[in-house]
Amino acid sequence: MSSSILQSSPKPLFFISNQKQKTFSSSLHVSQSINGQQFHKPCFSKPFTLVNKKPITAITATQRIDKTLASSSSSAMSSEENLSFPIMVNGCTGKMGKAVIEAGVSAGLQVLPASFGSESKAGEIVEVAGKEIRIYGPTGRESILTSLLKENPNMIVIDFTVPDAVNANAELYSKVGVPFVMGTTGGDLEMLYDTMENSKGYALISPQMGKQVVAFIAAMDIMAEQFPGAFSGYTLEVTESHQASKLDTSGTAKNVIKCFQKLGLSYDLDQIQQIRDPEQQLEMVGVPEEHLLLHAFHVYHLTSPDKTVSFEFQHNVCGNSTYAEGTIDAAIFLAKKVQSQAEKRIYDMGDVLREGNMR
Ligand SMILES: NC(=O)C1=CN([C@@H]2O[C@H](COP(=O)(O)OP(=O)(O)OC[C@H]3O[C@@H](n4cnc5c(N)ncnc54)[C@H](OP(=O)(O)O)[C@@H]3O)[C@@H](O)[C@H]2O)C=CC1
Ligand SMILES: O=C(O)C1=N[C@H](C(=O)O)C[C@H](O)C1
Repeated sequence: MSSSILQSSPKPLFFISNQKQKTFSSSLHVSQSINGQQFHKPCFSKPFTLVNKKPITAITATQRIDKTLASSSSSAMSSEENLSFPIMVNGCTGKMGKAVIEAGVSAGLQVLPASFGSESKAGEIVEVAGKEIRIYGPTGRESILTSLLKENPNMIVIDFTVPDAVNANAELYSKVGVPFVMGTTGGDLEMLYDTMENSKGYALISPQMGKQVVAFIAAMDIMAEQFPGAFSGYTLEVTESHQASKLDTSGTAKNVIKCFQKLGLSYDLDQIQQIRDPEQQLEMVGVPEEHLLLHAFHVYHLTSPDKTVSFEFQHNVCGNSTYAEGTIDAAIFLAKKVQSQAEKRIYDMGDVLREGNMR
């Protein structure tokens, strides 16, 4: 891989920084120098803990549906609104599942005490953000979900599991008829969209929940629509660095590449350079040591045919709070769509941003 791509850091033409979280940086570079990137302070989240293993025999949950939920459709929510509905977070022992539960609790949402997880943890009860949650393995999920939905008709499922589970989970949610937010990447996307189109349910699917990154992708998409072919002949190099435990190639990078392809660049997804080795991440990418276990750095480098012009775009995220917050905004957005009986379809984070449904 070309180390220069990730180390290069020309003077940014613009720079966005999430000051509140201090975990996100994004920049657009046009043909300039090569030096330091923008990094921020660590922001570790607490680990989940296993508690006793006795099973929860009945899953009950009180529901609170604020009247504003039923009455509003697409308007932005004011901070005065007290919106609450139950969420089932699948993959709750994972990095994202845990962060989403913490963000959901902070937003006043009710977390249901059940979660789909791996076979190895089936039957265990874990504590996440002070909530005891029972893990259900791959068997018997349909009946669990059906009874949860019966007891919690306004529930929303949030899925941050594993690439292998994406299609089966989406099929199950569609079959049972529960609205869901799918943040898990990977799987067969064509099949996923077919499933949803046939089932005519409510879903929000996005490989990227960070609002500023979503806005960046949307801007790329607008550029591609307005100036198709503008970068014909240019070459593209894409490098993405994530924690070593990440199972798949960045779903976000794949989305951004679609925009570049519309702009005329020819690029196969298998050319994406994945960096999972912590030593390379430290030395070549410049990931801060404290974020080796949880980061997402992406660089897209474009060069003109005669090599006299180059562009570099990057979005670097440390930690995962920006995704967790975006996910809760997505769940609130979807809950409002359901309550207002809006069109049943697959929404995405662009819809959330466009409607201003963010806290
Ligand atoms: N859309 C976005 O903005 C983002 C998307 N992601 C995506 O979310 C997904 C999860 O990421 P992350 O939390 O970092 O990953 P983790 O590996 O930390 O968590 C995965 C979770 O899925 C569980 N799991 C394993 N097998 C199954 C199964 N068969 N069914 C249901 N659950 C299962 C794991 O349980 P166990 O611990 O027992 O193995 C664990 O709880 C990835 O696809 C990642 O790319 C991540 C960040 C942002
Ligand atoms: O697994 C992760 O961590 C991330 N996954 C998403 C992706 O694959 O695009 C989003 C972000 O890169 C973090």
